Amino acid sequence: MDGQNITKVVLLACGSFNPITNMHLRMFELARDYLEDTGQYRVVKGIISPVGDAYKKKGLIEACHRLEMARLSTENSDWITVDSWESLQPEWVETCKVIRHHYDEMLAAEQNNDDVDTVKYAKKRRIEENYFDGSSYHKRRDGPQLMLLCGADVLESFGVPKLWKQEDIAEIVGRYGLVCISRSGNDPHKFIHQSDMLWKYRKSIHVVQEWVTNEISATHVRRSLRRGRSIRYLLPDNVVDYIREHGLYSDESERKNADVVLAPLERYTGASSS
Ligand SMILES: Nc1ncnc2c1ncn2[C@@H]1O[C@H](COP(=O)(O)OP(=O)(O)OP(=O)(O)O)[C@@H](O)[C@H]1O
Ligand SMILES: O=C(O)c1ccc[n+]([C@@H]2O[C@H](COP(=O)([O-])O)[C@@H](O)[C@H]2O)c1
Repeated sequence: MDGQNITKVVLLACGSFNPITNMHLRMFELARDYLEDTGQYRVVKGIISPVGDAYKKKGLIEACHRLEMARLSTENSDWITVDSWESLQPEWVETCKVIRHHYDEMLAAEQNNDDVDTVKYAKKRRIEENYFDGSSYHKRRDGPQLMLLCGADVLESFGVPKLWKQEDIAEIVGRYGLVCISRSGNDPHKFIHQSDMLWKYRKSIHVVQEWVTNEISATHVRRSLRRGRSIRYLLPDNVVDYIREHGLYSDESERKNADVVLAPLERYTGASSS
């Protein structure tokens, strides 16, 4: 295979991870297999970015615990890492801004690796090639591409009125790219077909079919814990142990944020975000 034409990819998954489950980790494996099978990509890194507490989703426990569980779950992985930046922000950060943050970090790391001025100049030119001309994004020809990794429910949430900004969706799919893992109850292909914006950027949306029907969800894990049921084998053993040791997830924690507006929706209600 000609290595010159292979684009390196970094996958970024944003979500509550409340708590992280085996399915969250499997998403990375499925995405990597799918992208590498095309012969066009080599996935070099996966990043898990747990949302901050200011997201205010019902039942969202403290970021420090969600972060630690994600770290434990990836301690034996040689390519999936956990990043705390988003979870440490005092305000909720829109996903598009999280992606931009990681993209800038990636570019900075790349530039630090170059020690010859001419190479730096060439790199700068290529960075500038990654621009939006008013109707479409022009991608850089080299350097890793950052793609958002999500489940089909998140893709379909793009259609929930007032949840996402249209310009953010355009930037996420048009400028960066999206890998979407199928999830029972969702039909990503139909959703893309029915959305003019997603249809426009369909070539940047990679839909990956998970053939093993898998309904593991963090909601199910939290519910099982509240009912005193086993959660073993739904998530890594060290995460199960951490949950037990810290007595996480109870009726009380599930009531957290029950009466508050989810941060993205606050943008429209005008409610205070602090
Ligand atoms: N079983 C699954 N199949 C496909 N994608 C999944 C699955 N579980 C989670 N994901 C994806 O993982 C990412 C992070 O998800 P999140 O932390 O919201 O987990 P969740 O299980 O959906 O949570 P909750 O049940 O609390 O809503 C999202 O992109 C979500 O779509
Ligand atoms: O950027 C946005 O406008 C936006 C709107 C709604 C949700 N998100 C992100 O999508 C993720 C959804 O996670 P969850 O657990 O609510 O499925 C989480 O990382 C949120 O920050 C992002």
